[in-house]
This record gives sequence, structure tokens and C-alpha cells, in this order.
Amino acid sequence: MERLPGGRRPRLVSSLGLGRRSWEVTLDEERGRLAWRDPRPPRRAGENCFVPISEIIAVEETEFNKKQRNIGRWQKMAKLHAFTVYYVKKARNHRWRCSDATFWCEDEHLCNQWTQALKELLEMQKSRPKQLLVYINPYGGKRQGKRIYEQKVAPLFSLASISTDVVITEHANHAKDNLFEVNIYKYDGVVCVGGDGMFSEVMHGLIGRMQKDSGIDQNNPKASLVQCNIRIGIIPAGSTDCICYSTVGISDPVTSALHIILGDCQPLDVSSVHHNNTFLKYSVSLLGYGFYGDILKDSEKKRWMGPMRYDYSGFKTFLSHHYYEGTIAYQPAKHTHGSPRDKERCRTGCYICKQSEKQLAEQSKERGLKHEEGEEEWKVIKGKFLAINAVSMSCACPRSPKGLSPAAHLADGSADLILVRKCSRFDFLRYLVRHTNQDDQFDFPFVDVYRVKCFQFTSKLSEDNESNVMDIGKKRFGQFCRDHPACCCSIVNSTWNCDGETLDSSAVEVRVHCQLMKLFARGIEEDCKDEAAHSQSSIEQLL
Ligand SMILES: Nc1ncnc2c1ncn2[C@@H]1O[C@H](COP(=O)(O)OP(=O)(O)OP(=O)(O)O)[C@@H](O)[C@H]1O
Ligand SMILES: CCCCCCCCCCCCC/C=C/[C@@H](O)[C@H](CO)NC(=O)CCCCC
Ligand SMILES: [Ca+2]
Repeated sequence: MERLPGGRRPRLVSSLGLGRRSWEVTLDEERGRLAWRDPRPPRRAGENCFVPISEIIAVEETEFNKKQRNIGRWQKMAKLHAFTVYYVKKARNHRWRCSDATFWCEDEHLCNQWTQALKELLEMQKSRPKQLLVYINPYGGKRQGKRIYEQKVAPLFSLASISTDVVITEHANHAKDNLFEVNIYKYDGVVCVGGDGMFSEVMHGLIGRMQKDSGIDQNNPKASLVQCNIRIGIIPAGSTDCICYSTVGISDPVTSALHIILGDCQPLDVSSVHHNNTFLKYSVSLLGYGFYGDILKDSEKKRWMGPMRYDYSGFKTFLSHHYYEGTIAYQPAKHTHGSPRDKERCRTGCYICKQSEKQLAEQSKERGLKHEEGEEEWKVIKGKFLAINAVSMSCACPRSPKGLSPAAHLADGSADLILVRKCSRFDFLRYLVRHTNQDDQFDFPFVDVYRVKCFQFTSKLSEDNESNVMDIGKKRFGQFCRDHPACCCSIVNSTWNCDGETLDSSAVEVRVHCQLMKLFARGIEEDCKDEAAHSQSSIEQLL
């Protein structure tokens, strides 16, 4: 379609068949949508419908088959020409499906004109991927990764004309190592089919590769890391799928595939974890010491149980009720306006994350100016903790739809540090149960939560035994309670659960890197039944 005078975008308006009726169909480039309305007088007319062009998956010329030709009086006519528009249909609970509408007419030229115009508009959607590198973990979750990809995802990618190179992993770290070898720059994105562990592998591969190619030393905890612009798509096929759930609102392979196809982009904070100037891991979801570390350690021995292992180990760990003594030092995240106790949630187009993006852009303009981190005040907390959790996103997942920190932001450059102090089993259970209902899980005297940009932790044991990373608040503690197993104090360290993988060191130094990477997602959309979703559901009724 050519531009109209004054730079206005054109409209294509035709009378086309859809289902049994004739509709006035408009391709309105100005408003970015394909719309059709019943041309009959208002009282007899059905609802008007539209699909945003940004939510059209593909357009195809269609052979009109016998079933489709059963369209009343039109049946008697000569050859019909048709095209099918595949588009995203938004269902409940953030679930997306691929729906289609086949428009027909007698005029072959008109049909071609429509197909051409729609295809041209799809070509203009520049953020959509054309070539993807896909890693499938055949052993993640319920071991369904390969089937899920082949049956639910690959057909959609091929409908959207996305070409793929697929690697089925043969061992742990296969994907990560491979990302250091392949020409990643020829891809528009990397897709991982699996759980949070598989995502973590791909993320480590991509971030590591970017730093290597830019000559950045990952072992330097203060290094300014290079952002990774190659987006990652997650097709959930794991046990927790927390990263997918927290960034899309549901863990559903078809929904995720559609977000990839539309070329969504969601920046994500990444925390780096170091010990004694040695890089250990990156984390985007949960860094947990105590309760979640112990669950993970126990559950690793029960991998054969699949996702159930977490319920089994969760129950066992809850009963053991171990607490751990240690010191935490943190720097509050003063750059962001939000607080972990906010009622507002991080949703698509989040204002707080946008502000952080602006600050980040300003910072990179002023690169060279010294980071003030060192000059800012550190807060130090010592105590006995059942759990120390640092989350850079809400960590919503099917087990806990609001997550460990419901008001955490995906891309604000901060993490929420949740400290659960020693308390009774009953109180700890009350705290856990609040992750599954609407009550505030931070409203307990034994729970504290802080929004931080970095923190350090040393367990009392490692303070006693080894040289630690702490310069702040370093003091020797009294003797540990070794003689009273009933009091639940642990004479051994817990382990850190870093996005579902254990870390070897208990003393860690953690720093949040604002928006270090990007996902094929758009964050969780507000729960309103929006205009488009409403119209689209009425399309179904009309067909
Ligand atoms: N072919 C393979 N054989 C064995 N392990 C693999 C293979 N491919 C990947 N892995 C490893 O399996 C681990 C777990 O995978 P994944 O995250 O997909 O499933 P999960 O642990 O069931 O789910 P979640 O992480 O959501 O709890 C990953 O850390 C990854 O390194
Ligand atoms: C009596 C009912 C109490 C119910 C309490 C439910 C609370 C659930 C909170 C779940 C938080 C998950 C945080 C995500 C962590 C992931 O990075 C990690 C890797 O997949 N998963 C686990 O460590 C697996 C962690 C599994 C925890 C059970
Ligand atoms: Ca964050």
C-alpha cells in the first residue's frame, strides 16, 4: 500500500466473505489493525471485530475446500479465492492461542491484493525473529521437552516462516558450551526448551560469550558487564518454570511460542554471584540460603521423581526446621522508587522498570564517571535465619502464583532481600502458606524485606573457619550450639540455591546488573479484558 498525501497511512476496504456472510473488511494501517464489520443496518448487525496487526502471526493464500464452500447461496458461484489470517487469541489467565479467519471473494486480483498488503505489513514488524537457535533438554521436568517442541512449537514457527537450528542436548552444559562455539550473531534469538536450569545454562552461555567477546573479566565482581541483546525465548518444560511464569504470566508452551513469534522483548535484571573475586554464577530468579538451599540439595538426589521431588524435599526440609547463623551486609537500592511492600505489581510497560532503563541509558552516556557504589552506606544485619532469599523478580510460579516477592520488578536493577528469622515451625508454616493466598507474607515480626542493589553474606561457620569476603561488620561470634539438636540450629552450612543449582561456597558477594539481558516476553499483562481480546472472542462466535 502506498502512502497517502500528508504521510497518512492508507486503508484497504473491501467487501469480503467470512463464514457464511459478507463483511466490510478494513486494513487500517494508521490504526495498525485489521477490522471487519457487518454492513447490515445496526439492529441486525453483529459485532465489529478487529485484530491488531502486531498480533497477526501469518497470512496464507488458502485453497477453498468443500467444507468451507458450504456457505449458503455463494455455493452456486464460480471459483472462490481465499486467504487465511492467523492471529493471537488471548484467552483467560494470560494464555494465548493461535486462531484463524479465512476471508474469501470471487476476484482473484482482490484476494492477491489483500494477501500482499497483509504480508507487507508483517514484513514491517522488524522485531520479529527470522532465525532461531533452539536447545531442547530432553530430560527436564516430565521429560516431555522434545515432544512439546515438535508437536506444539515447531508447527507455529514454521507457520510464521521462522527458520531454526535445533540442538537436542546430550549432557548438562551442552547448550552453554555450544554457545561459546557457534556463530551466535547470525541468530535473532536463542530458545531453550526446558526448565529454569536449562534457561540458566543458555543465559550463562550467552552472557559469558558476550563478556568474552568484549574482553570483560567475569571474575571481577565490580566489572560493568556488557548487555546481551540476543533475546532468549523460554518454552517451559521443566519442574518449576518460574522464569517463564514470572515474565509471561503462565507456563504454557504455545503461549511462549507466540510471544517469540511476535518478537516481544522484556529486559531482565541479572545478579552476579562471586566468592573471593571468583565468579560463581548468575541468577535471575531465586538465590536462596537455608530453606530453599536445603530443599534443592535434598531434591537433587531425587531427580528421578521429576517435579514431585520438590514437594517431597520441601516437606522433609520443613520438618527439619534448620536455621543458620550469619551476617548480611547490603546496599539499599536508592535509584528505584518502588518498595517490596508496594501494592503495585510489575506489569507490561512497567513505569518503574522504564525509569531504570532511562537511568541506565544516562549512565552509559556518562561511562567513565566512577560508580558511586563504594561510597554508599552498607547496612549490616546479623542473626539466625531459617531462610535468606534474594529475588530479582517476583518468582511467581504455579506453586505460588504471586511469588516470593510479589512486588519485585523484572528490570528495575534491584533485588528483594527477604530474611526469615528463626521462628516456630507453626509460624514458618503460616509464612509459607501466605505465598499461596492473598495475605501479605512480609507482615510477620520475624520476616524482613529490603530492596537492594548488592549484598554480601557470610555464614558464622565460614567466618570462623575461612577468610571471608566481608569487610563490613566483621566480628567473631560466640560458640555455636552443638549440643542441642532439638533447638534446630545447624552445625553445618546450608547451600545457596542459585536458580535451581547449588553453589559450592556459602560466603557470597552479589550484585544486580540492571537489564543485562532480554527475553522474548512482555511481562505480565494487566488482568483487564481488553478491547482486542473482547473483539477476538466475538470473532469466534461469529465464525
Ligand atoms: N541432555 C541432558 N542430560 C542431562 N542433563 C541435562 C541435559 N540437558 C540439560 N541438562 C541439565 O538439566 C538441568 C535441569 O534441567 P531443566 O531446568 O530443563 O529441568 P528441571 O530441573 O526439571 O526444571 P526446573 O529447573 O524448572 O526446576 C539443567 O541444569 C541442565 O544443565
Ligand atoms: C503448605 C503449603 C506451602 C506452600 C509453599 C509454597 C511456596 C512456593 C514458593 C516457590 C518459589 C519458587 C522459587 C523458584 C525457584 C527456582 O529458581 C528453582 C529452579 O527452578 N526452583 C526451586 O528451587 C524449587 C523450589 C521448590 C519449592 C517448593
Ligand atoms: Ca529486579
